Amino acid sequence: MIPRIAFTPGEPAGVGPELAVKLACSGRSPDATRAQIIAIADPDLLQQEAARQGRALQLIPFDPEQPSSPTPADSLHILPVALAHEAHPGQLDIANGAYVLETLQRAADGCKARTFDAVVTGPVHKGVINDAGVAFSGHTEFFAEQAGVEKVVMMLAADDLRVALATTHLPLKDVSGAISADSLQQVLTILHRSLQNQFRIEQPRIGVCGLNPHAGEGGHLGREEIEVIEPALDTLRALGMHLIGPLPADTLFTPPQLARCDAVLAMYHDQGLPVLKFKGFGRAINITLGLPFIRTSVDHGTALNIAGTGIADLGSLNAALSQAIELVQLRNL
Ligand SMILES: NC(=O)c1ccc[n+]([C@@H]2O[C@H](COP(=O)([O-])OP(=O)(O)OC[C@H]3O[C@@H](n4cnc5c(N)ncnc54)[C@H](O)[C@@H]3O)[C@@H](O)[C@H]2O)c1
Ligand SMILES: N[C@H](C(=O)O)[C@H](O)COP(=O)(O)O
Repeated sequence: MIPRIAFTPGEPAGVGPELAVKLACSGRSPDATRAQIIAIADPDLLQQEAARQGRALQLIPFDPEQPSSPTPADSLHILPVALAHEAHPGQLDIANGAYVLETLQRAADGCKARTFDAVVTGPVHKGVINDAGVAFSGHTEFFAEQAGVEKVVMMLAADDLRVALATTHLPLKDVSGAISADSLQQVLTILHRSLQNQFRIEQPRIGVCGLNPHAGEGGHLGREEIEVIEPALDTLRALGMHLIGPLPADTLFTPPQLARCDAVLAMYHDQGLPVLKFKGFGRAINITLGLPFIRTSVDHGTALNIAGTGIADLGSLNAALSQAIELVQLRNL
């Protein structure tokens, strides 16, 4: 079976188009040569980028009625979506916000209809989509809404480190209020089941960070650990989950503690992701757990500062593609 992977290059003024062309024409990993990769993007945008790189790129119209076949070298299958305005590297244009959302919408629709086996996303610029008038906090939340699921979990992985988040894209001042015993139980249940079902870890060991410095220092530096986190963990332990903590984040993210864990649950974005990105930026992946379809992504953003220079690194996109293909294969076993 040849996996059909939808690929959204994301923000047209960022490094996404460059990565798409490199994926087709230069640095594709061996795994990706065994998949059908369907870019959901503006064909002219990709051809302009190919010309900039001095590459001959073939865009093969995607036909869902045809049996899946691997995308040949120097090619991408294409599901065309037109830009509103020509894109210029490094220059955001709110007129193209709707284009980005349309590419994600087509990917979500295709995954829900099982036309695609998975979606791999390139980086989007959350700010310009909001500036264009659409409330958007990230792919994670967008795909959850499209799939009609109340809760999903963002997890990033680099080498043997997996970091999941109890909360995702929200202001720091709102984090404490967003963490309840119920929400933690939902997040940990999704994480536990995904580690079992998608990553084939029979009895996952999950390390849980506290929210406050020193996990609240016995209530002297905050009470969320005592009032919310510990009761949630106790309830889940009674159901058989192997949960470690809550531990102070600066203790949990040390090698001896990490050796005891298959994954870490951080309470908020910048508690967990700096550690993960310090370890593996450029080869890490982002995966949404709890969706009815497979979605992986790059570990980086739009990199507007280097767009158009030709130096964007393909490592994380290749890793995200390989992970998506592996998850499709495991699902189909
Ligand atoms: N997957 C996603 O959609 C995603 C992920 C992270 C950030 N973002 C968004 O991207 C925008 C910019 O975020 P940022 O500037 O904080 O982070 P960024 O990842 O875009 O850039 C951080 C640094 O890493 C470099 N970099 C990023 N990707 C690279 C690559 N492939 N090769 C070489 N160097 C690379 C950049 O040049 C920059 O110096 C924000 O709007 C943010 O929300 C999107
Ligand atoms: N939180 C992610 C990161 O820092 O890499 C990033 O913003 C992407 O999130 P989505 O996959 O939800 O767009």
